[in-house]
Amino acid sequence: MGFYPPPPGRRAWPGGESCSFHHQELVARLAHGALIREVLLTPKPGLVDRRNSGAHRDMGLDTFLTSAEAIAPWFSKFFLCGMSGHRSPAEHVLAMLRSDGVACEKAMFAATGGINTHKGSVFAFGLLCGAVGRCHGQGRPLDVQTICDEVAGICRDLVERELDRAGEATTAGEHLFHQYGLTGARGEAASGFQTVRTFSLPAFLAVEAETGSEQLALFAALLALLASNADTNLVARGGPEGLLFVQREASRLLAEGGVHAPYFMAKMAAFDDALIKRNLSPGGSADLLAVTWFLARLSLFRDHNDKNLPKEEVSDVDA
Ligand SMILES: CC(C)(COP(=O)(O)OP(=O)(O)OC[C@H]1O[C@@H](n2cnc3c(N)ncnc32)[C@H](O[C@H]2O[C@H](COP(=O)(O)OP(=O)(O)OP(=O)(O)O)[C@@H](O)[C@H]2O)[C@@H]1O)[C@@H](O)C(=O)NCCC(=O)NCCS
Ligand SMILES: Nc1ncnc2[nH]cnc12
Repeated sequence: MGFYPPPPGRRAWPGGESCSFHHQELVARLAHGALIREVLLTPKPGLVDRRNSGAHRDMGLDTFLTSAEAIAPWFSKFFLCGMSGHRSPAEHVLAMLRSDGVACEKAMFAATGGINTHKGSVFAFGLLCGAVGRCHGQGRPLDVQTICDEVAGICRDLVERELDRAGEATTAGEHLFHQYGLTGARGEAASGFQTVRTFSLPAFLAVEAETGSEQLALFAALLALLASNADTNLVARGGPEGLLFVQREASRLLAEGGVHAPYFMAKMAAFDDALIKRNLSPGGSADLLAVTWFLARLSLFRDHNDKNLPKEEVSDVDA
């Protein structure tokens, strides 16, 4: 499994020299590692990466790395919140997670000077880390199906309660639901990350098994998401036509062989240029790419049994 050295000028995760972790620390490392792998994957169409800032004028690679450091400490809080509430009914957990989530969003905005880098990721990983804590507290298996079903349980009726109601829309997601019926990050969570489980996770696992390359597996997952995810960011920026353009382009690349196509990286760079030209940024799919990697690596957490992890396994999780 591939891993990255800490980005230039940044130290590895604090405490990286020690190898024994409490469970909440390991979940936090997985979530942090997922955010770093997502932003470093390059080239990503319309998104911030090592090549450019995509269709963004207000944020770059450093903004995301700073943001990831600012929100990372909250991942273990989400885990502990889920674990402490493991006897409560699932539908009570979201309110408990949300108070940490709002504080985490504030930490993100404080670190980025008010720029929205990871709002969707805070929501997704707040739920995932909370669900892992809750299942761990209940002594249940920590596999993809169990964790995703738990997220769906925590978010039961979230769309009906928060989107499908009268009253003024205040956020992008709420506006887009009223206008187009898109359920965005809430709908994806309430489905138990169905788009990830149906499209990007199988693509990731198949390509990693085939090639042994985590990079190629991440590209395969990203393409699967761009072709299938109803990303509210794309609709907010370019209307339904914007979403359709991205889905068609990604489907065409997949039909040409996807990551195995000749000149694949050049085609992804051209895709990037095309989205920048149209001011399109699939931020929601970027979040789900990080979710895909996290779910694919859950076994790292499952296999953890409180004994010292060999150093190389730790650096696999750290980025
Ligand atoms: C439930 C919330 C997410 C409510 O937020 P909102 O009502 O805005 O919901 P959505 O619009 O549906 O989604 C918000 C973000 O989620 C990402 N997203 C979009 N579509 C999907 C999808 N289909 N599946 C999964 N995730 C999706 C996306 O986030 C990413 O993009 C943002 C960066 O892109 P950018 O274009 O720059 O966005 P803007 O800054 O808005 O545009 P510009 O101004 O630059 O033009 C970045 O957020 C990425 O993460 C959507 O933006 C949630 O916010 C909420 O309720 N929070 C409260 C606290 C909480 O609950 N915390 C978690 C505890 S469980
Ligand atoms: N790499 C990225 N670029 C733009 N928006 C994002 N949201 C999450 N990751 C992102």
